[in-house]
Amino acid sequence: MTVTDTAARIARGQRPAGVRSPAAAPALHHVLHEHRPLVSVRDLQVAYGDGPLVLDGIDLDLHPGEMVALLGSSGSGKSTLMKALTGFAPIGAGTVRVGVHDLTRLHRGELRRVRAQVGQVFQQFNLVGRLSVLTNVLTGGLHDAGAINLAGGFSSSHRRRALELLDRVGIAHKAKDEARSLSGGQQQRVAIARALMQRPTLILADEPVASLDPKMSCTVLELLHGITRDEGIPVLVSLHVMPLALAHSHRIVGLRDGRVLVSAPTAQLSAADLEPIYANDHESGAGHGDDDA
Ligand SMILES: Nc1ncnc2c1ncn2[C@@H]1O[C@H](COP(=O)(O)OP(=O)(O)OP(=O)(O)O)[C@@H](O)[C@H]1O
Repeated sequence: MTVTDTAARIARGQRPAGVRSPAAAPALHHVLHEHRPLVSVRDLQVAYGDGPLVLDGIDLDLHPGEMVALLGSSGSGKSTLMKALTGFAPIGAGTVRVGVHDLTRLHRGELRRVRAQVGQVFQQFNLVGRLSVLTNVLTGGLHDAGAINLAGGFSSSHRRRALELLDRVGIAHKAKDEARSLSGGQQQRVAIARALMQRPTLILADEPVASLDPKMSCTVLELLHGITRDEGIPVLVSLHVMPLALAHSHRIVGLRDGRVLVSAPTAQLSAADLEPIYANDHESGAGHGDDDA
């Protein structure tokens, strides 16, 4: 069991393997130190221009080894919260700590370096369609200057890693194909491989399955879950379908009108507990997954 595994067990509220009684815990203080959340948001307020607050007093922690599902009606602030975690939202008050950095205090250059450590996955995949699948994955390592050799190509070690990642997401046989020739689910898996190419410390997935059929939605979420489990990388994933959140997360955070309404381990939640997130929401009709899950 690695330190990351151990931190993940602690994050899930489990006792680390080999620790039989609380008396043994002090010896693990270094591990507990690692148990500190990777992301810590406190009392976050965001407003666009002179508009109303779209996030109002948000607290959020993301620990190593946990996949957190973000639920909420359309306009509740999910994407804005994701943007705040990469310093792209107009933060009015509060703190957003990622690793040792408080994003609200960083200069642009420092912010760019933090962003390079955050792998992002979007609903529309954001691949370059006419480039090969392999090249799309390789672009995930572009922030690392060593990835490109003097001849203008990618180094062989980066190509090897990109192929390994494509293998991991089950799509290595498509490496030479144009990205635009792939199905939506395949493209999303390429996008995940590209995010992993960054060697991210955190993955943000903003509605990554909104364009996918139910079976492929599960495949993609299981893939993200496996990354959290095997490598300890925390994943924050926004979802519109409540059953998917209940099936594929360690914890659920529910937003309503820019505030946290629910925040609890998924194992302690039922669909009924999540209903208030969508109460009187006639616009999106989201959450239940009757039609789309
Ligand atoms: N760039 C912007 N300028 C002004 N208002 C914005 C901007 N981006 C988002 N908003 C507003 O902020 C609020 C929250 O939007 P946000 O996109 O974060 O919600 P969401 O929960 O992600 O919605 P959806 O599920 O529809 O994607 C909405 O009222 C939206 O209109």
